[in-house]
Amino acid sequence: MSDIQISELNFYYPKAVDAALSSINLHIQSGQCLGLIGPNGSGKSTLLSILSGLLTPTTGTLNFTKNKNLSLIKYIQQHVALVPQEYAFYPQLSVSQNLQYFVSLCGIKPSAQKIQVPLVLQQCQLDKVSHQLANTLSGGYKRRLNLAIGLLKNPSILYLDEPTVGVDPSSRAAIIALLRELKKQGKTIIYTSHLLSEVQEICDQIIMLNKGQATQLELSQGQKVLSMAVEHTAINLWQDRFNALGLEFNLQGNSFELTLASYNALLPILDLIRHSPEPLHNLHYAATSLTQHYLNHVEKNDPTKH
Ligand SMILES: Nc1ncnc2c1ncn2[C@@H]1O[C@H](COP(=O)(O)OP(=O)(O)OP(=O)(O)O)[C@@H](O)[C@H]1O
Repeated sequence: MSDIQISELNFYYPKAVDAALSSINLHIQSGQCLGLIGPNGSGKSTLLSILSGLLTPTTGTLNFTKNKNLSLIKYIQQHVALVPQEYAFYPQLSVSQNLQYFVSLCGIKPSAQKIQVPLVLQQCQLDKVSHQLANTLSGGYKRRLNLAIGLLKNPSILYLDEPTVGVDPSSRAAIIALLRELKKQGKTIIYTSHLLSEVQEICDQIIMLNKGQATQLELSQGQKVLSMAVEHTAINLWQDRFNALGLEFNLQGNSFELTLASYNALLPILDLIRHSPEPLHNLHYAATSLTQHYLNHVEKNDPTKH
């Protein structure tokens, strides 16, 4: 079990003028799942490469809570696995042959190797296709094989770069169920995805990267949005009612949108609706979604939008 601590980390690719990552500070507790989101080119893969020891920070530090006798690289080799976005297996070998080959590179005892291959075949639901050549697998099974290879050394920390890209809904559900199971076993997971609903579903903490800078998204305290469409003839009445309660609103056509700090702020509005004789066309109340947070953040940092 290991926490991950990143302090004031900066990274520049050789000859690059702009930092790919700047002033990153992160603490990931062991057993937690961290979601890493952000637009293309925001630095997600670069951060995963640094966390995997493939790139060295230009400045700043990366630390794992670990046995002090073990060097950072040795620790990563033994306890960390990166499941890359690209398929990282031999297409002309079968699923079993791939797993047999990669388990031999894990640096674990032959007795443990014998246990790990059938275990990951079963965990990733690959038993049915174990004799099939990897290049003949469906997209969903290719993703599962990629993941299975990452699990062979029974890592305590797992990095997943877009693990469900290009898979059908049933394979996606199987992969998500497996990630939940791995989390239950106490594995620390860092997960990048463009599928925000998926990240929201399984992650304990979400970090948004934008142009190499990280922001933590506080979803549990997310604001709530009430939208309601009223009769055209009642627009002025509703404006007066909201003004009387000191509520700010956006009005588009006959639709009002109010951002509320909490559920309690909704109660006086419901009271108004109950006592109002004019019918409503539409009423919708929901937490601001991760997609909305994401778009707000990207837009706020996009100079072309100002
Ligand atoms: N090998 C490289 N050499 C120089 N610059 C690079 C290299 N790899 C990435 N970059 C640059 O570093 C920045 C971060 O890229 P990175 O691949 O980490 O983003 P990402 O968020 O993973 O993107 P995507 O969602 O498209 O995978 C980008 O500006 C990219 O152009």
